[in-house]
Amino acid sequence: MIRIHDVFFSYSDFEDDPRWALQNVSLDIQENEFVAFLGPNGSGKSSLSRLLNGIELPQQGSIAVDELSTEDQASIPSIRRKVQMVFQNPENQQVGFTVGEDIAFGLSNFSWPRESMPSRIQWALQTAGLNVDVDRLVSQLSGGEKQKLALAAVLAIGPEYLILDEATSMLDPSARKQFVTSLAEARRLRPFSLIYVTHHMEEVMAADRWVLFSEGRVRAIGTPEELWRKPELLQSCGLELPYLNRLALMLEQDGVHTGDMDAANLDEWGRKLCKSS
Ligand SMILES: Nc1ncnc2c1ncn2[C@@H]1O[C@H](COP(=O)(O)OP(=O)(O)OP(=O)(O)O)[C@@H](O)[C@H]1O
Repeated sequence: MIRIHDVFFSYSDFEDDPRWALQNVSLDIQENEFVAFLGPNGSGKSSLSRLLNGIELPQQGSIAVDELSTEDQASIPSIRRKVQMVFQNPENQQVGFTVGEDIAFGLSNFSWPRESMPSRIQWALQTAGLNVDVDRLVSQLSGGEKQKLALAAVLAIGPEYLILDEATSMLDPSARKQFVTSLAEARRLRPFSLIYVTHHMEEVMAADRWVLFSEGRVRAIGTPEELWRKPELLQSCGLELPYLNRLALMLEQDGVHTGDMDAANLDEWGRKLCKSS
């Protein structure tokens, strides 16, 4: 479990006048849980993500990953092994010349047995939905393909907690859907906690919980089913409901029963909504 307790964090050094990027944040992330961080630009989602594997440290409060404090320098290698991140800009994370070398680099860092690396690399590429040869030059990949490579590289390592910070920003809508499906499949094969930072609510309808951020504070925590029917709250957190959910709310206002959202099968739910109308 990741335990975030009463965290205050500021990028500024001015002790008398800190501009808090995060204030008063408390949250537990359970093993194998799928948690979505949602909120407008500058609301603190990325800052909290960076605190979770000790890239930054809180000025007040504490963060512990499976009881290991991020403030204990000796625990940082173990925390980094457990908590892997994929950022919005994949180029910051890519170190190999070829696709195969890039994934192998992370595996070597974590002492993966050399003889089983090729099959692991193939598995990771397939799971991340990146259909390219291992000898392909990283510099020749498109932005979306680089994002998939970044995902493949962290999946290969086998994280216990995976943080994706707007990691689908360069993907087209169908690749984005495929990415979400690939992740669900990877978690089915080998469960891990997923912390998914996004502005796209439709990508996280299947999350166990949403955490809504606004101005560095956690405004609400709940299941998607509990929170998506609160348009004023979502709007105040800079979020726009997906079309299907807006349609469902309009139908409900007209007295039509739309049933519970089926996050695992949104298309089917959409068909039911259309029939209800
Ligand atoms: N490197 C930095 N130095 C100084 N201030 C920063 C830095 N990074 C972020 N901030 C500030 O911290 C606050 C929280 O930013 P953060 O990046 O965590 O928000 P976010 O919710 O992830 O936004 P976005 O959706 O745009 O990525 C903002 O006020 C931002 O200006």
